[in-house]
Amino acid sequence: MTAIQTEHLHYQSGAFQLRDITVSFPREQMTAIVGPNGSGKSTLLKVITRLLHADQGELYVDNRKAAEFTTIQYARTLSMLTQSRHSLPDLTVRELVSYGRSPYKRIFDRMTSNDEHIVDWAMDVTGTRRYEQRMFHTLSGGEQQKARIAMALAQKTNIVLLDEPTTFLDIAHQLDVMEMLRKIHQEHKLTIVMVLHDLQQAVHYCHYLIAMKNGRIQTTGKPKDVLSPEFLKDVYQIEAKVKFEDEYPIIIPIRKQ
Ligand SMILES: Nc1ncnc2c1ncn2[C@@H]1O[C@H](COP(=O)(O)OP(=O)(O)OP(=O)(O)O)[C@@H](O)[C@H]1O
Repeated sequence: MTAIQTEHLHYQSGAFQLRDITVSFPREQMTAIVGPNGSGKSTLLKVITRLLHADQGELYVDNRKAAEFTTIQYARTLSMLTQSRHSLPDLTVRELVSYGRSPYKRIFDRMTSNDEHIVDWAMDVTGTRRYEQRMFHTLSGGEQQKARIAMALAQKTNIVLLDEPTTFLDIAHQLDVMEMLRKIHQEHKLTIVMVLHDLQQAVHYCHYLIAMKNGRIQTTGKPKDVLSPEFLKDVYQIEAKVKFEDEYPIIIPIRKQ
């Protein structure tokens, strides 16, 4: 069962192209998209969320052509956390998370008790409720990231896309966010797709791996099957050893002479 499927997608912007992207994202699984800087990971997420429009090819969500969804239907099916370098307006955490309810409301509609209940739930599962009245910009990077994830969850979609959810976080907060996502995934059976740069975390936490290079899909598969010295050479042009310790993947770069 697939949540998202693309067939021969092509997208061009300036000199960059997404080329012949045919790939499936398994339903109710955690999928990592990895690959070198500039390989097209964020662009692919944006095409999937319809922020960008492919020149050619087909995109299916829940086995239905994405183009057949209205904007509202799409926003109720799929939410996306963009990269955190984008600034957000001055809001309290609760106000920010409440924005996740927008696809269910017309302009000037008040929040219903059901909306408030969902906002409470999204803050509870992300551990952000204790600072719901704080201004978002006063939170630490890790707290901000959790609040942004809460906003995406408040959208109550079965598919959640996250673009680099752990970038700029220290190792403890990275692991905190990954554990939190794993728990949310297990409890709510969401389809989670993440762009990740930390390959070790991608392999450890995700059920499926999609590697991109130069605007193409280079490799897909079960993370532990995919990660190998050959994969690292092929995708990242690095020489490295791979081992597993207590099931956790470890990449050891080999120094160039
Ligand atoms: N708005 C834009 N205008 C022009 N070029 C862009 C724009 N956004 C992305 N690109 C280019 O498209 C290519 C792919 O970028 P993209 O952000 O999808 O890569 P990425 O794999 O997510 O990279 P990173 O890991 O560095 O975030 C890059 O060469 C980038 O410079």
